[in-house]
Amino acid sequence: MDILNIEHLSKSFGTNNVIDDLSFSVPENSIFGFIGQNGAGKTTTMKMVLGLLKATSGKINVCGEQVTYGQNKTNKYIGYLPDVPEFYGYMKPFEYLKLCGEITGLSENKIKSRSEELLVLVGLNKFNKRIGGFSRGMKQRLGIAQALLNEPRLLICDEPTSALDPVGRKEILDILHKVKGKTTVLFSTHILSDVERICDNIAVLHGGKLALCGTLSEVKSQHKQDGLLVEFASQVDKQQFMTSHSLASLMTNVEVTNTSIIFHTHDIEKTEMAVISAFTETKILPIRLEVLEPTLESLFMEVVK
Ligand SMILES: Nc1ncnc2c1ncn2[C@@H]1O[C@H](COP(=O)(O)OP(=O)(O)OP(=O)(O)O)[C@@H](O)[C@H]1O
Repeated sequence: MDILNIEHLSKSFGTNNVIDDLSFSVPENSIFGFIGQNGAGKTTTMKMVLGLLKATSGKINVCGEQVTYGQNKTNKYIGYLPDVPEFYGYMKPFEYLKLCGEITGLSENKIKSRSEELLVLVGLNKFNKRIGGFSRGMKQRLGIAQALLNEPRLLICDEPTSALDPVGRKEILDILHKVKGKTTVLFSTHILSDVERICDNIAVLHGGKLALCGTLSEVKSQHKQDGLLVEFASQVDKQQFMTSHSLASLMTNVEVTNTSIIFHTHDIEKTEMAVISAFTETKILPIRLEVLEPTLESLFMEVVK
């Protein structure tokens, strides 16, 4: 079952067409990476899912119920962590979760048990200090605990790792990975290594349109573009190798460094044959020859160029 379904969604701010006929679904129990450069429209899309922004056209369903702008009936299924979560700095983590639980109408017992469980999950159970003294990473972790308080079926996090150092990012990714199975996770990001670490499904937003969508492995195999790395002992060897006629048709999509060349290709066998002919023709042999698997980063660069 799909927990979130977006169909032909468009949003304009005046004449600025930010989201243009966007359609995709988020399968239940997945960790879904919503990827896009700054300004791609990720936050705008999430706000429409939360009913906080009015779509120009299109339809959004959460757990099978249609989202209506200005109404919050579908938000009972959603936990939301905004990109910059706000807290009362004078409160301690448990006090803050208690307040949030009271506002959502949870019973006293439920608030206590759930808060204790969540503070363990986010690693803040032994940190009984005021939130005002928290690092950014700790605030993000507390934000995740707050978003999970109501046991949502869908957790939406807006760039949860963007402002964090590698340790803080890993802590957040580990938490998101742990909640998988209990809650579907949708998080927006432009950090592709984070996506490769924990996501099973992705959507790439570019120019307001969906540029890539599917499981990570599907997307990689459908848009497969391998690289053939050829490294030489010296720059002179590399230059001479590059004069080979056998390489003529390959030179349109290459990355050249001091002593190496990467040929980007959709036909790795043809490229290998041409490169081997070039070795024979120039009588220059490499010190390294390696087929590089496509990364999400290389796919992303291909779709946004
Ligand atoms: N309320 C608004 N009024 C006018 N334009 C807006 C408004 N909100 C967003 N935009 C514009 O919509 C575009 C998409 O913004 P959005 O914040 O959704 O992008 P994003 O992908 O979340 O980017 P970032 O990673 O920088 O947060 C931007 O060009 C932004 O200037």
